[in-house]
Amino acid sequence: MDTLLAEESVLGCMLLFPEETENIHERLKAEMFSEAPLRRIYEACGQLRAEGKTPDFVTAQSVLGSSYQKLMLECCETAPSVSRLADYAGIVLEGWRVRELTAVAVSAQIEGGTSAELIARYRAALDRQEAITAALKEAGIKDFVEAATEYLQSLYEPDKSIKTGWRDFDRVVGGLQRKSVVVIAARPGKGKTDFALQMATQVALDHQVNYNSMEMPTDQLLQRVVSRGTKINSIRLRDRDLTEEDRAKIAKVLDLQAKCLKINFDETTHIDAEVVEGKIARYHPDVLFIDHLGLMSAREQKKNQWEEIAATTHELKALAMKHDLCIVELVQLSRATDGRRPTQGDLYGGAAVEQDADVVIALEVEKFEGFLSGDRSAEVTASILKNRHGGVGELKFAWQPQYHSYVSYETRYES
Ligand SMILES: Nc1ncnc2c1ncn2[C@@H]1O[C@H](COP(=O)(O)OP(=O)(O)OP(=O)(O)O)[C@@H](O)[C@H]1O
Repeated sequence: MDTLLAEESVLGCMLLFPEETENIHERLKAEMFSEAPLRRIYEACGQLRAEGKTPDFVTAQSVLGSSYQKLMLECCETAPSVSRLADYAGIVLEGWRVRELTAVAVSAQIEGGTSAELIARYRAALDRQEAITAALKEAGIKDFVEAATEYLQSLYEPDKSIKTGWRDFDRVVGGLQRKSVVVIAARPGKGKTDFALQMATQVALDHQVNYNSMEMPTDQLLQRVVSRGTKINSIRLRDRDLTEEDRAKIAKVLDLQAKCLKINFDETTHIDAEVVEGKIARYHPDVLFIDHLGLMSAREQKKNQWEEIAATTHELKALAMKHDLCIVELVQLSRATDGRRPTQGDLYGGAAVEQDADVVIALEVEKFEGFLSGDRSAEVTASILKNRHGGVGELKFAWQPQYHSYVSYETRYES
């Protein structure tokens, strides 16, 4: 990418995604842009921010006047991706460095001088560059005093973790922590989606949730939510084997859920971290579910699926950190766990998934005879295999797959 395009892309990101680009003024200065009109747009956005306003396309144009409209549109039309903002900023910075040093070389050629004088000129230019970049705070780096002050302040704020409504789970795991990745693992068909979907709807009572299912359409997810809410066997919902009384009950439950739940279902297939970042920018979720990780793609093509999962989970962890949300990934467990307790080594995607996760929960269902119906349930052991901020151990749930419902009923854990 050439420098001019990178400069336009930075400005395009700023105009299109003002909330996601707040920190850009800590990385770049107006003089680093090669052309005066681009510098002016950058300055105008900075000026608006200093006044406490959000510098989007409309507000920036109100400061700059209509003569800038064409150039601003051009910047937006570079189709910038906000997830690559740091890359664009890096190219702009590098372009500015090269231009400055080229200017020293050109003036030395015109004015002449000894080699010692030429070196002194270069030294002065490099010192000037260093002074400017040192004054710009490197994004993400905090000194100890700053970090300690922020931490102390946070102790006076209420607990910001996101509670799932399962009391024992919240006590052991601490709910869903922001900036973290939670992995829910099980063998195929062993209740990951039921567990995650129930967690998602419970969390959505108080928080914004985005549920991405790459293997099930929204109506099938809703069928599960309705089945749990009405205690109507999902087979009857599937077959439309319903009485008038059932339909009235369903309408009532759906009406209540539509009023209370802050949740978007998304059935887009073939998503990668860039698409996920677009969803975060659009819906601002507190918790984002990926059902399931093996169906996502990495941004860049990888040699095999294993590497692809490793890259994807790493990118998702970076998104959770950057956007202050919790990402819940559903992951398959290997066939080797049939008949024995799963371990972290059984995660599909291996060590990379395990390393990037803050919490790993493996679900194991006891064997049961025939189809479950009526009030029957299967015992599920949710083994907390990894818990970065607390103890590990086991939680017990009663699972009713006929109603897609989990009830927490026993806790055994070691701290
Ligand atoms: N009405 C029903 N009565 C009994 N069991 C049911 C009913 N509907 C679905 N099931 C069972 O519930 C389970 C659903 O599991 P779920 O989809 O949550 O698992 P999963 O781990 O997400 O699977 P995958 O990884 O294949 O998506 C399946 O085993 C299915 O056979």
